[in-house]
Parts: sequence; C-alpha cells; structure tokens
Amino acid sequence: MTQRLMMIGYGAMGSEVHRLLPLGMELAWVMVPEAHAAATRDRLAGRAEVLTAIEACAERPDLVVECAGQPGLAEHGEAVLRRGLTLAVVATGALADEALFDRLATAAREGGGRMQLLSGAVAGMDGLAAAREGGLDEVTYEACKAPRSWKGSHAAQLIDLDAVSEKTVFFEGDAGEAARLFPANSNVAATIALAGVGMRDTRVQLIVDPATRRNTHRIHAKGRFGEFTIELNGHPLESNPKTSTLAALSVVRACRQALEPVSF
Ligand SMILES: NC(=O)C1=CN([C@@H]2O[C@H](COP(=O)(O)OP(=O)(O)OC[C@H]3O[C@@H](n4cnc5c(N)ncnc54)[C@H](O)[C@@H]3O)[C@@H](O)[C@H]2O)C=CC1
Ligand SMILES: O=C([O-])CC(=O)C(=O)O
Repeated sequence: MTQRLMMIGYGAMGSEVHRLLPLGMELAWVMVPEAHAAATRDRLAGRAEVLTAIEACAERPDLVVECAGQPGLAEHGEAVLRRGLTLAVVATGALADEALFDRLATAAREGGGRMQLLSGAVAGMDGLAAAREGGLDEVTYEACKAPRSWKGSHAAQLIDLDAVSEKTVFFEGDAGEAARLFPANSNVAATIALAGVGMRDTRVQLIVDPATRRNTHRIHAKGRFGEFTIELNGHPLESNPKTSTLAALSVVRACRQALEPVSF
C-alpha cells in the first residue's frame, strides 16, 4: 500500500525530494509558514495539501520529513513527535539549543514518536558514531563553499564576499556556535557533533573559496579506533547553492528506508 508523506518546508530541498520520491511513497501534506502558503499551493497545483500546522491534518502521515530549516523544526517538531509520528530531520543545527533538544526528546518519549537525524550533506556519520563507543580524542570539521553559497549568511558580516580573491577561513569556533550563527549553512557541524564529541568539543572552520563550485566537507576524527579523514565534494542544488544535493538525497533515502523491510 502507498505510504503518505508529510513534508515540513517545500523549498529547494523539498522540491528535489518530491521529484525523487521512491515508488510507494506519495507526498500528501506540506507544512509551510502562513506567509508562504499561497505561493506553495500555486507551486504544488493540487498535488499535495498545504497546511500551516499539524493540528489541521485529520489523518496520520506514515512519515514526516523536515526540509524547512531550523525555525521549521523549532516550530513543528514537538507537536509532530507528541502525535507519535516518525520525524526525519535535516535542520540538526537547531539541536545546538539544548532546551529545544530536551523538549523534542521529551515529546518523542511521551508521545511515542521518533526523531531520525539524517546524515544530510555529509557521509561517515555511522563510522563516527561507532568510533565514539570506543572513545574519541578529537573531531574537526571544515566546510568550504563558493562566495555565492555564503551570500545572505552571517559570513557577509565577517568577510567581503564580493572581494575575496583566495581561499580564506572566515570563522573558527565550536559546532554549537557555527550552527547558531549559520543556520542554513552549518547543520553539518551539528550533525558531526551529535554523532561524535558534542557541540563544544567539535572544532569548526568555515572557508570561502572563489575558485570552487562545490560544497566541500572535510572531517577528521581520531580515537581508540584509529583515525579517519573524509572529504566530500558535493554539488550544490541549482535552486539554492547553500544546500548540497546529497542533503536532499539523504531525505529520499529516509523515505526509501520507511518503505522497505530491509534497508541500508
Ligand atoms: N543537515 C544538512 O546537511 C543540511 C541541512 N540543510 C537545512 O535544510 C534547510 C532547507 O534547505 P532548502 O530547501 O535549500 O532551503 P529553502 O530556503 O529553499 O527552503 C526552506 C523551506 O522551508 C519553509 N519554512 C521556513 N520556515 C518554516 C517554518 N517555520 N515552518 C515550516 N516551513 C518553513 C519555507 O517556506 C521553504 O519552503 C536549510 O535551511 C538548512 O537548515 C540544508 C543543507 C544541508
Ligand atoms: O548542504 C550543505 O553543504 C551543508 C549545509 O548547508 C549545512 O550544513 O547546513
């Protein structure tokens, strides 16, 4: 039987996920802010019902995926989890806020829901989380993107993105700060922190490179298991250069996992 999906947010990532939905999963509901509802209804042209709150949904989605960013998770996450639903999340940076993290975990526990943190634009989170079980000494993360991918972010206050002529580090700090200051660009920092040594101990560098067209993520982890370095050179989505294609694909994978009795 076809499963019915609810999507929170329907921007660059949401529409890519919709386009690539596996057979057996249909988009039934999309939740966006009131101010975006009319435009989203026009874009969907009747292919899914557009809502602004989960309370307006009379039925039970088989899966809810958040493709809305940090404000979307903060606004809707608790109510979704209290309904006992499974919520797959890409705005992991919102979880740098410990109070929000606790509210969501409590809602899931009390409501019987489940929050699935997606790997998003990076790879290797399974290995990092396994390595943590033996003890990790150090985890570092570097994100490098083109100037256009940092436009409209806090980067513009730290560096002149139109004038930058060579690869430049413009932010160094911990994963919690990065996730809070760059909500559309540093969820990966939080994902790595959640899989590894936490927000405060994950060291982060953010870099702009006028010569690149990729979103590059480099992770280095060291511990009792040994050490690894992962470098992922992702293609940004055409419709939003801040967002890597792989992040949308990680949501598609979550949809496939919900459908199949055996999944990887
Ligand atoms: N974990 C990861 O690796 C990655 C995570 N992301 C996260 O995914 C988010 C979405 O990316 P894009 O689709 O490219 O952004 P976008 O800006 O194209 O789309 C955002 C969508 O969310 C909706 N939205 C905004 N506030 C909302 C709210 N309070 N409730 C419900 N919907 C809301 C907007 O109406 C829009 O449809 C990013 O902001 C970022 O936080 C993005 C890339 C990688
Ligand atoms: O898509 C990416 O390359 C990473 C990203 O935006 C994030 O970490 O929020």
